[in-house]
Amino acid sequence: MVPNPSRLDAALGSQIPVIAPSMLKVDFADLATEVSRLEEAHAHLLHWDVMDGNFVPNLSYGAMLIASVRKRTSLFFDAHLMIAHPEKYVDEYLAAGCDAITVHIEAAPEPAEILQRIRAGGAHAGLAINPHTPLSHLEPWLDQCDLVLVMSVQPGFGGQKFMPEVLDKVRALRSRLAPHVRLSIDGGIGTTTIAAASAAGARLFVAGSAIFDVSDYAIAMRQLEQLASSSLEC
Ligand SMILES: O=C(CO)[C@H](O)[C@H](O)COP(=O)(O)O
Ligand SMILES: [Fe+2]
Repeated sequence: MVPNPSRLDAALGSQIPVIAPSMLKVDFADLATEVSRLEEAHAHLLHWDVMDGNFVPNLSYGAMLIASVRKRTSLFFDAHLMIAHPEKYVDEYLAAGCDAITVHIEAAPEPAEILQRIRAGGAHAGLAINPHTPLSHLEPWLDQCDLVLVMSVQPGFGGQKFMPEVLDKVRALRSRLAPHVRLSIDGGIGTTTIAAASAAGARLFVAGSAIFDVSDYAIAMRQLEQLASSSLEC
C-alpha cells in the first residue's frame, strides 16, 4: 500500500480533534488482533513510537514491523521517530508505508533536507519538540512542516505524568507561530489532561495508557474525543 497524504485531512477534518492510539502498549504477541480492535473502535490512525535506545533510553521497533502491519490495514500511519540521525532512516519509513513521519528537532537541528525528503516521498512531514527545548529551535522550519508534535513528557516511555508547562508552547504555536499546522500533543494524555491540551490548541492527541489500560478501546477513545471536543478553544 502506498502512503496517501490526503487521508490525514480525511482523518483530521479541519479542526476536528483526533485521538491517536500509541502503539507502545499494545499486546505485541497479538498485534494483528490489536489493530483489528482499534479499527473496530473507529481509530483514524495509528501512532508508531520508534525508539532506538540512543536518542531515548528505550528500544521499541522499527520499519520492518510497521511494514508488516501496513499489509493488514489502510489506517493512516503516523510515525514518531525518537531516533538519532533520522536522515539515515527516513527512506525506510517511507517504504514501510508511513503516511506522516515526525522527527525530533533535537535529533535533526537543521531539518530542511529531511522534511523535504519526507514530503517528496509522499508523506506528511512533522517536527517534534521535547519539553525542555525552546520553541525558537523550531521556528525557522515551521513553514516546511505539516505537523508539529509537542512532547508533554520526556520521550522514551509510556505511562508518564503530563507536564502542563508545555501548554504554553501549544498556545504559542496555535495562536501565533503556526496556526495552520496540525498540532499534536504526546505524553500523559488522558481524561484529566486532554481538555487542557485541547483548550490550548492541540488537535491530534496521542494516547497510550489511556486507551490500552482500558478493556474497551472504543469507549476509551470516545470519552477522550468528547472531552477534547467540548474544550476546543474559540
Ligand atoms: O512518544 C511516546 C513516548 O515517548 C508515546 O507516544 C507516549 O508516551 C504515549 O504514551 P502515554 O499516553 O501512556 O503517555
Ligand atoms: Fe509518541
